[in-house]
Formats: sequence, C-alpha cells, structure tokens
Amino acid sequence: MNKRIAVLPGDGIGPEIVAGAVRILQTIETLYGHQFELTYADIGGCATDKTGTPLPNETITICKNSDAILLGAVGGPKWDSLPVEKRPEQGLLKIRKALNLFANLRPTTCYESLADSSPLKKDIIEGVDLIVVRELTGGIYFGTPSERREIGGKPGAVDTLQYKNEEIERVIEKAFEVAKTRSKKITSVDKANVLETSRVWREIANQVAEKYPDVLLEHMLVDNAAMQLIRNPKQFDVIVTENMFGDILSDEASVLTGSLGMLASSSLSEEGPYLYEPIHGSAPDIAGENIANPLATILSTSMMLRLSFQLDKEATVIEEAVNNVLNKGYRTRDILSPNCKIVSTNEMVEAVNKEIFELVASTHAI
Ligand SMILES: NC(=O)c1ccc[n+]([C@@H]2O[C@H](COP(=O)([O-])OP(=O)(O)OC[C@H]3O[C@@H](n4cnc5c(N)ncnc54)[C@H](O)[C@@H]3O)[C@@H](O)[C@H]2O)c1
Ligand SMILES: CC(C)[C@H](C(=O)O)[C@@H](O)C(=O)O
Ligand SMILES: [Mg+2]
Repeated sequence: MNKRIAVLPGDGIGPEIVAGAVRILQTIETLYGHQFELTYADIGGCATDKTGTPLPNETITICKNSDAILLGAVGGPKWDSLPVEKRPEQGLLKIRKALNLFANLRPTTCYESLADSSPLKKDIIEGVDLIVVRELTGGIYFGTPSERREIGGKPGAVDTLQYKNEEIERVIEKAFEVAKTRSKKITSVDKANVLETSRVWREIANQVAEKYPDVLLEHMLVDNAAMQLIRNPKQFDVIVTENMFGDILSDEASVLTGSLGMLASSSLSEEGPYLYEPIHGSAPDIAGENIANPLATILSTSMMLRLSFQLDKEATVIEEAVNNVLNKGYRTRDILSPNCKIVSTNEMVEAVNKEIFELVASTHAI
C-alpha cells in the first residue's frame, strides 16, 4: 500500500516522540511491504520562529495533500508572551479548523501491567476501557468575540461559548457510530443545569438517540462526570462531550491508565485526511532529555493504520507489542512501578520495535 503521511513534530518533546513513532511506522513499512511517503512540516512555536506564523500555508497544503497526518505537540514558555496569533496553540486550533476535524477520539485503555503506575486503586481501574469523543472545532475555543474589554465600566475579558445545532449533531452522530461498535452505551456530558448550549446539546442527543434504538444514552453533568471518572470509571464506555469539557476530562481519564503519556487520539472529519496525535502537550519540563513516554504517539500511529488505511493486522501488531513491552517491565519515568526496567524514550521505542519483529516472526503475521 502506498500512502502519504504529513509529519508535524512541533515543539518540546514533539520531535523526540514523533521520531519514535516514525521508526515504528518504518518498521511496519518494511515488514509488510508498504510505502509510507513522509513529508515533514512545521507547526507551533518552531513555525513561528521560522516564518512568523504558527501554521504556515505550506503546512496546510502538505496536510491537505496527505492521506493522514501525524502530529507531536506544540507550545512552550518561550512563546507564551507572544501576541495571540503567533502562539503555538493557535497553529493547532487552526489546523483542526482548516481540516474540519470535528470529532476527536481519545481512547482510555488500562493496561493490566500498569495498575501500579496509577495513583488509583487496582480494583477501580482494572478493565477500564472507555473512549472520549470530544467535539474539536467549536465551542468556547472558537466563539467570537474573544477579547479584553470593559465589562460594566471595569476592565475585563470575554470568551464566547457558541455552537450551531449542526455542529452538535454531527459529533453526537459520530459518537453513536462509535458506540454501535462497542458496548452500545453512551454518556453525553454537559452542563445543562446552567448553559443554554448544553440544553440544546442534550435535546439533540435525545433526537439522535431515536435513530439508534440499540444504543443506551444517558446524560451526566460535567462536574459529576469528573468525579465519577475517578470513583467508578467502569460505568463509562463512550463519553461524548463539547470541546473544553472533553479536553479536561480526557487528561483526567489518563490518570486511570497511569500517565498522560499513554493516551493516543485521532481527529476525524467528514472527508479526511484525519490527524493523529497524543493527547498530551509539549512537556517543556522534560523536553530534550530523552525521557518522555513515546507510547501515546506510537499508539496514535496504530490508530492511523486502522482508521485511515484499514491496516488492522499492522495496527494490532503495534498494540500487542506495546502491551508486551509493558508486561516485560519496560517503563519510562512517568509510569514507574516496582521492579521495572527504567528506560529512555529511545530505549522504549527500540523495545517496541524489537517486539514487533518478534511478534511477526513468531506468528508469521505478515
Ligand atoms: N496537543 C498539543 O500540542 C498540546 C496539548 C496540551 C498542551 N499543549 C501545550 O504544551 C505546553 C505544556 O503544557 P502542560 O505542561 O500544561 O501540559 P503537558 O501535557 O505538556 O504536560 C503535563 C505534564 O505531563 C507530563 N507529560 C506530558 N506528556 C508526557 C509524556 N509523553 N511522557 C512523560 N511525561 C509527559 C509533563 O512532563 C508535565 O509534567 C503548553 O504550551 C500547552 O499549551 C499542547
Ligand atoms: C494546546 C491546546 C490548544 C489543546 C486543546 O486544548 O485542545 C490541548 O490541550 C489538547 O488537548 O490537544
Ligand atoms: Mg488538552
């Protein structure tokens, strides 16, 4: 199979973890006889440094001409005081908007071998397998006005939470489609006791549910959901929610797995190409030290192989290899557990890579 992949490493630990994921993609390419044509492009602070903008037009063109996009992370203190349009995070928001990536899938799978890496009790997290479907191109992130201005004659600021009904409907539809392939239960998370956008969200969720009689829909207020996610996460299968609630709840959900460095994501549009990225940020506190966990990015590439290229066997080999290296005790520092082998970013990548070779050799999985 021949595929074009745009690779956007970004800032901080972005280049380190993306290099690891690319190494795994290249192994899959070799072992299974595919051709992945990689085109690198700038996004985020590094793009601002080079071109004055965090999302150069060339990057958008490269992404649009690709079959899938792999992104690392953007941001860092170096760029925090720049005017808003030059900030790294704007590059991320703009690429999501430019490619119409309205549905962000963030699976949370608890690996048995990482039970000791989570601060939560084993019986609470054991067997957790949920997915947050986060609306990604609307809500308070994109509403206008978003500005500083006087409020009642006093200095202040305003951000606007707005949704078109159609933006709500399409992401809820996507979540129901995801639920159909899983346990057939959806929790729609909102703040309908306060927000008008949430009341509309709830009405639309009820309307969409009528088309899916086999899927059970429940509604939950976001503050309760944040608590339930820690107290009893096994009650959840698919969580669908608006942009900012999804951002916050998915970072929280990562604690169930042991680390933010474990959570992959895919961002979907109607037409493609889709974008794949870990849910974490550029981790400036550990950038350049070769200690970041590359597994979220590696698992994002397995999502790419499955969702964009329908390469199920290849995706499964990556996922099994990750599971096996964790079972063998390899740990980056964010997922330490008793008697583990502490490894660097590169050593973790090499362990997964070796495991893929071994799995393919032992099962003749090609
Ligand atoms: N998708 C993205 O590009 C994205 C996502 C979140 C934050 N950010 C940006 O990243 C910068 C830093 O933000 P932050 O510190 O709030 O969040 P962060 O996700 O970068 O880091 C939070 C904590 O988790 C740790 N961490 C994150 N990823 C890790 C990994 N793979 N392995 C080990 N530890 C990891 C970090 O060291 C840090 O202690 C900010 O500029 C923010 O805007 C970008
Ligand atoms: C960096 C930021 C704009 C981004 C978001 O809030 O969407 C990040 O936190 C994420 O989760 O991808
Ligand atoms: Mg986030």
